[in-house]
Amino acid sequence: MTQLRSGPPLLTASDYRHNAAHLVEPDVWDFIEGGAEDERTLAANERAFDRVRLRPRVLAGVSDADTGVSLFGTRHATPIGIAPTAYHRLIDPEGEVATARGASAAGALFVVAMFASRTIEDIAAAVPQPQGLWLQVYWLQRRDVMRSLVRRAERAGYGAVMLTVDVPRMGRRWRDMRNGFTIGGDVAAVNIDPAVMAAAHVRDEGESAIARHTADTFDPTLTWADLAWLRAQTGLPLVLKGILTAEDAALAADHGADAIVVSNHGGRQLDGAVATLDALTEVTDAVGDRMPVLFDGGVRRGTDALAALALGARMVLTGRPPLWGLAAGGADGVAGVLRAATGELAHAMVLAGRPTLAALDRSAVRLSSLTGADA
Ligand SMILES: Cc1cc2nc3c(=O)[nH]c(=O)nc-3n(C[C@H](O)[C@H](O)[C@H](O)COP(=O)(O)O)c2cc1C
Ligand SMILES: CCCCCCC(=O)C(=O)O
Repeated sequence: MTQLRSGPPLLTASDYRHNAAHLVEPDVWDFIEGGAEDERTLAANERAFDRVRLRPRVLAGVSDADTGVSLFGTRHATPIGIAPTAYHRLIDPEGEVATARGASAAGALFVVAMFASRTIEDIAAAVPQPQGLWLQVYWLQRRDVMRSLVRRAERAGYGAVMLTVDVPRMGRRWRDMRNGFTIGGDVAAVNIDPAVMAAAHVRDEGESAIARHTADTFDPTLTWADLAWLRAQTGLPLVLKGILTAEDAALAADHGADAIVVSNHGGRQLDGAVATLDALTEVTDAVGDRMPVLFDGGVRRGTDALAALALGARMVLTGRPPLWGLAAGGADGVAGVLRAATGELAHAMVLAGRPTLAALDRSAVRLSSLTGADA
């Protein structure tokens, strides 16, 4: 729990959010909070959890819950990890180094973004177990830049590489466009050749500089066949983030992905895309035992995590809440927000009569409510 110098303790993700809102520059807050276009998918992600009802079992003799989970040979104390989010130094001077310390203190996976504002090596040096870090990458036109990042992550001891596949171009984010959002000050994507990054720092009225940057540097011609190239660059497990359909989940398995993340990028890409919770069961059904399925989008409470885990996710990731924690209290705030959610999950598992994550299956949730409007 994060105790501020004054004011009540922060107990929930929502407490952290309200606290952080006053501490972050307005244009950065819009960048964090915002989604694509009318933000319908952003809203749908959270709303989907309101339709879940849990099915507790009683007299199960459960006095405590074990939230531990293993993935790619690494044990994590919690199945609630940190999704990749760019530029943490917009929020805290220590940036991703503080986030990594917080994640490590909470025993959580931290997926470091390609557009991190601290080096891959500094982030690894901040934690006792760098295999609890993964590196996220986008597919750039400059494959040499991708190759060098992946190799650096491997040398620094990272546990996996995550390729984000839902950004052939950036979603239109009205908030960022109205703000002329630009990465400013001394914040930069320090792991990438500055020549590749120049456009992200040029402000233009009515434009998002990061959208312009992605249009200039990402490779939208990517197809499933290209994955073999990335596979060949590293011995690390390869995770694909941004899958929403059974068809693509099956293709990911066919093309040798080691895991996938059901994600709509936190509602920041295709507005109107399906809420991730509503996509989860079609994906887990399609994948079966072929590889682990992870999940992100709208997870704000331990019971949200419980629902996604019960519907087949091996792990859930959260994007915005750790940023709220970082703003509210640096590394302690990141650890605080993760511990809060993990504590809620453990509490709910006891009350639901499920002592381990393995004991969580579809019988723990009422599936019928997932298809009703507001059942
Ligand atoms: C401020 C911000 C920056 C993000 N940056 C990245 C990124 O660099 N790479 C990526 O794959 N996803 C990025 N995402 C998407 C997250 O990884 C994740 O999919 C999303 O935040 C999950 O939804 P949630 O915020 O509701 O938990 C970003 C999201 C936010 C809010
Ligand atoms: C020029 C940097 C692009 C950062 C992309 C971050 C991201 O994925 C997001 O959703 O925002």
